[in-house]
Amino acid sequence: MIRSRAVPLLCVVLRSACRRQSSSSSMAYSAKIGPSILSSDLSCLGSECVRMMECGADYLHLDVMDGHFVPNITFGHPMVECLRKCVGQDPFFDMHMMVSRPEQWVKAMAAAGANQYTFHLEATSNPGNLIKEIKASGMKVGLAIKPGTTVQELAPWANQIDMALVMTVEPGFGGQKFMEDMMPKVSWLRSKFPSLDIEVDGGVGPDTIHKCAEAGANMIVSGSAVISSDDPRSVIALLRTVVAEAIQKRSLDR
Ligand SMILES: O=C(CO)[C@@H](O)[C@H](O)COP(=O)(O)O
Ligand SMILES: [Fe+2]
Repeated sequence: MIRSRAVPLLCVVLRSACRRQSSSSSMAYSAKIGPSILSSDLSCLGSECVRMMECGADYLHLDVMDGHFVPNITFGHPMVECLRKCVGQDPFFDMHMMVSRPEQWVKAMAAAGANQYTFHLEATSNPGNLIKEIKASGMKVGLAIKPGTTVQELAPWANQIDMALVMTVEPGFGGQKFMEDMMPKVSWLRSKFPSLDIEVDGGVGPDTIHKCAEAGANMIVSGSAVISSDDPRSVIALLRTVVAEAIQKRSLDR
């Protein structure tokens, strides 16, 4: 009698364990925090990169602006080469390429030590070819969309890229206000592409991280909130905890 009741119970327990395992294995992504060094003292970029890694950053988000795609200028591959020499081989460089002709810099950025080349969908007429070129040069591929671009325009490329970047400000400047109305894009992407790395960038910090995490973002760029903090280590840890908890919750809900 006891045995016959215990068998179905055991089946239920095993089924739910299997479901948990399969859902966590299809959710290959994890919480990662990448400070944007745009808001730091640009005369000390090398030491700022080292400081961010020492404070627990998972990667570094480097904003390249050409004064044409966006109304601001930052730096190019010569600076990336210097930063790579300064920080060593380990830190992962996510290049946010806010440039009009992203095709032009692929080889130079790869040679300079970039790990991921994140270009804007709005900046190219041939995303498919550019994705192939980036992969051929040995870098991972990120694909970014500005606030005015729909996420459905990005979707056809989602299975060919490593990361989708949903901008939560108009690209060009650090320190802008987070656009919460971009969160439906993140939720939609997460529902259609459960294992894709999804990054948010712009106005993200302790006050806005919950919205990003709930929507399904797992790669978090944070500039001024981290750099201008007296305690960047705690801010990075807090951002990571909020995202990790949301990932855990999503995996249990499935
Ligand atoms: O790409 C950009 C701006 O165009 C960003 O990477 C910002 O630099 C992030 O800075 P905060 O908005 O977090 O201050
Ligand atoms: Fe950026």
